[in-house]
Amino acid sequence: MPTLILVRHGQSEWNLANRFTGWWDVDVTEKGVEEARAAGRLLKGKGVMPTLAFTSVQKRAIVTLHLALEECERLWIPEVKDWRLNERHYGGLTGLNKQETRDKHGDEQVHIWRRSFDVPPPPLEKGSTFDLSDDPRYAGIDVPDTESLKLTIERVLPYWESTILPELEKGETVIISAHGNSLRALVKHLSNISDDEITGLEIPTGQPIIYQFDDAMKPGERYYLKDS
Ligand SMILES: O=C(O)[C@@H](CO)OP(=O)(O)O
Repeated sequence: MPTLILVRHGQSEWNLANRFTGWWDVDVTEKGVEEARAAGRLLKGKGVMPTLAFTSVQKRAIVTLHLALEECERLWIPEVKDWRLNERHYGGLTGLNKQETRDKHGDEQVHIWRRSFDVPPPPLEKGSTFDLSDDPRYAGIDVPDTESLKLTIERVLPYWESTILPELEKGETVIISAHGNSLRALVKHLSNISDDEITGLEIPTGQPIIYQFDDAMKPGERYYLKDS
């Protein structure tokens, strides 16, 4: 049965510092390293062994993938990195402290920026500290200046359909190491969650989520591997 493993990166430096992160490339913390390793040990313990990996071009997801694969002795499997699996772009909020932003703009506004379905945060100014348009990993890509969850879905889903789903169909056990919002995009699609409800779904760091697909490639109920 084709199996999909989704894992959100382990705790990042800016998760810990409570800063809006988005496309900014922060590393995982010591706790994040341990979460990633624990995810790999769980995969091994449950006998869910990935044969193909996908991740973003952001180091917190890449490092998490590698640590998990190391623990389940699967560092050797093929891996594909693609910007379409990146975290949603946090626009002009990138780098700001979440609590200070609440103090300045109010809880409600910050909640809208963080969790509304289709309201993007204010755009990032061109040439500002967190502008990544000249980063070599994005050469030839029109780097967004902000993204809502809706806009994130619009780049994650075509990639899922064109590149990841066909590999599952071939029978691969696919692991995707990605981010809170790129994974929300996938879970929304796979579990058929409404625009309103998806914004309430929080995906914990380093906790493998499993979908098993039937012969018609219909995903079953999602579950946390730790609960199986
Ligand atoms: O800062 C971010 O990029 C994300 C994920 O950590 O935060 P939020 O919980 O607001 O989606």
